[in-house]
Amino acid sequence: MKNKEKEMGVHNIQKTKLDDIDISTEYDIRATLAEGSFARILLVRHRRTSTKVVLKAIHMELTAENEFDREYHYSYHLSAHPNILSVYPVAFTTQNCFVFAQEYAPLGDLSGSVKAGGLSELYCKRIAEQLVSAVTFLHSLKLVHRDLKLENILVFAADMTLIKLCDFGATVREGTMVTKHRCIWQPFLPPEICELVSNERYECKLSSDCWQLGIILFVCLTGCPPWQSADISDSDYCNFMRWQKRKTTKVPVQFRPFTSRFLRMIKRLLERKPDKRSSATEIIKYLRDRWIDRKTSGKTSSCGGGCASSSVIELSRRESINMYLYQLDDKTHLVDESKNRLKKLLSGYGLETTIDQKAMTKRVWEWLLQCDYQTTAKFESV
Ligand SMILES: Nc1ncnc2c1ncn2[C@@H]1O[C@H](COP(=O)(O)OP(=O)(O)OP(=O)(O)O)[C@@H](O)[C@H]1O
Repeated sequence: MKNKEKEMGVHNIQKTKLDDIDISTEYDIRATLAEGSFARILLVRHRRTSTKVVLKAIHMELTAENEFDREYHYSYHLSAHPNILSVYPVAFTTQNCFVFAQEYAPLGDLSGSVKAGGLSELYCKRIAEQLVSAVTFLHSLKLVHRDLKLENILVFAADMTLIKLCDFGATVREGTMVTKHRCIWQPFLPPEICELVSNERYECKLSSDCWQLGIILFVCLTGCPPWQSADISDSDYCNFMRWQKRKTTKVPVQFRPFTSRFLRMIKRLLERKPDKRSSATEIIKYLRDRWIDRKTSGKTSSCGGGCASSSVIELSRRESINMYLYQLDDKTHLVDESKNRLKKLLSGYGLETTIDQKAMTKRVWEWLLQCDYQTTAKFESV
């Protein structure tokens, strides 16, 4: 099939015919893997075939049918790619949920693997290469993922030789007018989206995914994001911007462990103007270069560490992560109502809610704070 036809096919979202089934007669529910604000991820065994699969159950009261159709359509059509989660031709409704089946990722998502101080350079490059492949595939079909973050990258091998992108709930065709996605991960948002007022509509661009790829690589290498928010009220972001615009030659402290080649790549991915930002494929050009500078990584860690002169800046970064934790606490009430409805629904199946996604996220961030005290011995081993 020619590219153009392929592209048209993927945008032709069909209404999915959904039979209503009783989940517990067909599936044996083994565990709740995660619970977001809108969906629950269940590990189940299909009774008839004895196959282990994952069901994503999206609450009907919180998601319109056409939104479910879009997520399922894209998830299913994109899953032919080796670095995109496989989704099966199984979709149905239960009492109050839209459900579809997908393959099980035994090692969970990447946020569980990226520990304080980050992953080794080798692992980060493996992740980069596979992510670029998945995102380039999406972009070749003129689709924008819009929610690239560690939680949406599933791990199939502990040495990162196989990772897969998931969650196409926010995916739309390039150029679609949208409002800001209900994403709590402010550090991953590009500046053009950060600066929008609530409910302001904007035109979706592929370049927002490229920004998020840059942030993901930074978090994988260091264990924490470069700033809390890409706007001028954030001093870490301001320092970066001043350096990027050549108003200072001082490399921002969180970028000091990197080589000039990596800095060149990340500067272009984190370009403020979306139209000037580099494409995902450009990352490939840098995969053979060294990313961590052995000389500087020992002296200063992007997450703090030994450099006394940077302690003031590090303190402000710590504060910004603390602020983020505070915001998480503060936002909990926003999702409470939807969560309660979800709980009510799930209790209909005799399921109790045991995983609190927000509490888990908060724990991860609290733990990331510890990286301020970590040295970067791991860099030596690359
Ligand atoms: N197939 C899978 N195998 C193992 N774990 C999974 C799978 N799918 C999802 N998960 C886990 O569930 C989490 C949430 O999944 P997903 O992003 O699809 O749900 P969501 O409700 O759209 O999330 P969000 O809160 O971002 O809207 C993932 O971050 C991952 O930890």
